[in-house]
Amino acid sequence: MKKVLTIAGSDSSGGAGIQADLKTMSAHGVFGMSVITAVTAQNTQGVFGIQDISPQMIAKQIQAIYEDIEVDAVKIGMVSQVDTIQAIAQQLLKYQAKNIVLDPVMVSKSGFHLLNPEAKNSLINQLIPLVTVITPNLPEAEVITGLTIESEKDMEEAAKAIFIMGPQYVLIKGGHLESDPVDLLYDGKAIQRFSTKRIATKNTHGTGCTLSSAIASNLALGFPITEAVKLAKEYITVAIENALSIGKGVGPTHHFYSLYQRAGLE
Ligand SMILES: Nc1ncnc2c1ncn2[C@@H]1O[C@H](COP(=O)(O)OP(=O)(O)OP(=O)(O)O)[C@@H](O)[C@H]1O
Ligand SMILES: Cc1ncc(COP(=O)(O)O)c(N)n1
Repeated sequence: MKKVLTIAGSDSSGGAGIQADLKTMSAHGVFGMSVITAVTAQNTQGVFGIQDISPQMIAKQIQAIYEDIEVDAVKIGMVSQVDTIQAIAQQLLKYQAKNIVLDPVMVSKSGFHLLNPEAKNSLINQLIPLVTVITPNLPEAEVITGLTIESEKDMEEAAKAIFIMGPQYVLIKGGHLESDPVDLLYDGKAIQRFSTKRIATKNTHGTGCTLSSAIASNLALGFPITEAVKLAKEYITVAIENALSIGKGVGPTHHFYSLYQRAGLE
C-alpha cells in the first residue's frame, strides 16, 4: 500500500483542506496520513475562525510519521505563518521527503485570507525550492510572481517565472479563467496543456485541494508527472461534475470516483 501525507488545515465542513485530501487519497487506493497545520471553523458560506497549531506541534507530527513510516508522497496545503513554513521546510529536508506537491493556498473561495501576507516570502524562499510540483491558481500565481494573468500566454510567463524559484515542475490552474479551465504544466523546457470544458456549477469548494492530493496520490503510485497530472485532471473533472449541493453556499466536490471505478470494477 502506498502512503501519502497531507500537511494542511482542517475544514470543519469537510469540503476542502485535510478532509478533502484524505477522501481523495482513499479514492485513489493509497493510505492517507495527516499533519494538521491549523483548525478552521468553516462551512460552505465562509471561514469564521482559524486557530493555528504551534510550529513545534507541526514539527512533532511530521517527526512521528517519518520516524515510523515510509512516505511515498506529500501534499502541502494551508500553511499560514512564517514559523509554520520554516518548521515544515526543516522537517522535509531532514527526512529527505520525496514527491512533494505544494498547493499554495492563499485565499478561500469565500474570500478569507488563509496565508498571512508576511508568510509569502517564506513560502517562496523556503518551501517552493523543495517541491516536486507547485499548483497555484491564477490569483496565487499573480501574488507569487507579481504578474497580471488574464490569458494562457500570461499563464505561460508566470509558469516560467515560478520555475526559476526552484520547483521541478509548475502547474498553473486555470479554474479562474473566463474561458474553459486550461491547466498548464511547465518542466523548464516545454508547456503541456490539460484542458476540459467548463462545468456550470457553483459547487467548487475544495477543487484545488482535491487536484493536488490526486497528483500526490498518482506520484506515490509511480506515475510520471505528466500522467499523474492527466489522471488528476480526469479525477477533479468527475468530482466537479458530481459536486454536491450541501449547505447554503459553495458546495464540495464529490469523491465517489474510486480506483475500482477506474479499473472498471464497479
Ligand atoms: N467549473 C469548472 N469546470 C471544470 N474544471 C474546473 C472548474 N473550476 C475549476 N476547474 C479545475 O479544477 C482544478 C482546480 O482549479 P482551481 O483554479 O479551481 O483551483 P483553486 O482555485 O486552487 O481551488 P480551491 O481554492 O477551491 O482549492 C483545475 O484543474 C481547474 O482546471
Ligand atoms: C483548510 C482549508 N484549506 C484550503 C482551503 C481552500 O479551498 P477553497 O478555496 O475551495 O475554499 C480552505 N477553504 N480551507
